[in-house]
Amino acid sequence: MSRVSGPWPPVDVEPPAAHPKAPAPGTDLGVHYDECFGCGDDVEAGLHLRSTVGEGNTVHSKFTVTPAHQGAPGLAHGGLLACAFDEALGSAVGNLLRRPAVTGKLETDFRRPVPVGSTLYIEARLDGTAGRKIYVSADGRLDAADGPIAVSARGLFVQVGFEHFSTHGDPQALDKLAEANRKNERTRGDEWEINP
Ligand SMILES: CCCCCCCC/C=C\CCCCCCCC(=O)SCCNC(=O)CCNC(=O)[C@H](O)C(C)(C)COP(=O)(O)OP(=O)(O)OC[C@H]1O[C@@H](n2cnc3c(N)ncnc32)[C@H](O)[C@@H]1OP(=O)(O)O
Repeated sequence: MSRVSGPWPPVDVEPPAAHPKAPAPGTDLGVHYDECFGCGDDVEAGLHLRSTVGEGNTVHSKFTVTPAHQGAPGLAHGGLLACAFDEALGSAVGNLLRRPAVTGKLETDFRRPVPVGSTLYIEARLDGTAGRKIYVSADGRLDAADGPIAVSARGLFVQVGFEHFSTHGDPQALDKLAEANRKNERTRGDEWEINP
């Protein structure tokens, strides 16, 4: 089987156009939901991924592999690495395009083992949009922003309405999250909205 995937994006796309209210390069993005496995502070064994806006429709994320993330002894579990890319790519979509969207497809290439204790530096980028379809990709480098690529990913996010979350998710938790965000907006004086 070839390691080379087909052309990307796989369809004709519009170039990505960042939302006029997208956070500027250099902005730390913080946690979008405390109980998110990818970034939440309340999930002890979670990835605690942290992200910053980069130049040119990119988001830079970092996470450090702990013993809670092992598959083989001393090595990161591939599924949790895929989770880190889902989070990093989702953060690029949510923050730069400010469109509510969910992962439709996520492809990962695991190129090098990722040991416990190492830090993955992920650069996620918007590749283009086609209607509701948003194409993104990312590279994860070992222990430095210019380290060797350990994992690469490509993803398709699909824009959804808010009812996707209210119908299929937990309405009470959504209300709590919305209230917390309203408080933050008042504190920070901005109009920040959150894709759950
Ligand atoms: C107000 C905004 C404010 C922003 C502020 C930002 C704050 C911070 C932001 C954010 C951080 C977030 C970080 C989190 C990241 C984690 C994300 C996740 O893990 S999400 C959970 C996992 N994913 C699911 O659970 C989806 C489950 N799937 C579905 O619900 C549906 O299948 C869905 C919505 C994906 C599509 O269903 P349909 O009925 O709406 O639409 P159909 O017609 O099926 O698809 C639309 C188009 O997409 C293509 N498509 C869909 N899935 C595809 C696939 N797997 N492969 C190829 N194409 C696919 C289809 O072929 C179609 O294309 P054609 O329009 O016909 O050209």
